Amino acid sequence: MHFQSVTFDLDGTLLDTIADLAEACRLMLDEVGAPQRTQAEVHSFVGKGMAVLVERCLTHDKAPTAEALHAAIESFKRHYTEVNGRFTQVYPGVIEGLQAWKAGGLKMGVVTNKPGMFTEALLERMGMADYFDVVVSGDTTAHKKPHPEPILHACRLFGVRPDRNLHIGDSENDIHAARAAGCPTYCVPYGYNEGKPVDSADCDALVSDLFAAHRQALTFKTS
Ligand SMILES: O=C(O)COP(=O)(O)O
Ligand SMILES: [Mg+2]
Repeated sequence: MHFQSVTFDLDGTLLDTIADLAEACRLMLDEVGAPQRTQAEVHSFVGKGMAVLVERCLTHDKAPTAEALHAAIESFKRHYTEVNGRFTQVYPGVIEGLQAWKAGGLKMGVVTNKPGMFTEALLERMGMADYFDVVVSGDTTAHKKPHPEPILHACRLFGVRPDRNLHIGDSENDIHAARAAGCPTYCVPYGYNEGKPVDSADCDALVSDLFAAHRQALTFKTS
């Protein structure tokens, strides 16, 4: 196996979190007295972290004021802390995939734009925390994906060169971050990509699930 470590995106790759995110948005919009959003709208708003999700929920003709956004973010934090994990589902192939990577002795990490206060609790609640050597959340480093810094941070903690780390995600934020970090990248087609399908041309492989990703990685060759 070419790879010495693998980093996974969280929302839309390991876990289907959309029902919890939509519920926290619903409670937040109700509390601040703003118009509701459908789950499909929330689905298209996820990807660039909590503040952008809340801002997109509030933006209709014009962007919210800084005060309104601040109050809405505080409300979202409170509600999401309560619902985080309640309706979340592990995608098919994830546990088999994680077991296969682990059996190969690779270092494993999560690199997510979700804030750390939610990431660690969710991984614990879903019984997945023990798989990961490193967790890099949206507020762990100064920049989030699509910036390369979170993936490079994980690689530094692993002690693995970025070209020997495989990043697997569901969105252009993952692809761009991995490319800029110098990591090969695979994509799953089933997650959230801010309202558009992922373009297989942009990643090294489009894989149906994380177990298929492991099989595909066994044959990875640098060109
Ligand atoms: O928090 C988000 O917006 C998306 O999180 P992700 O990076 O795990 O997909
Ligand atoms: Mg994602």
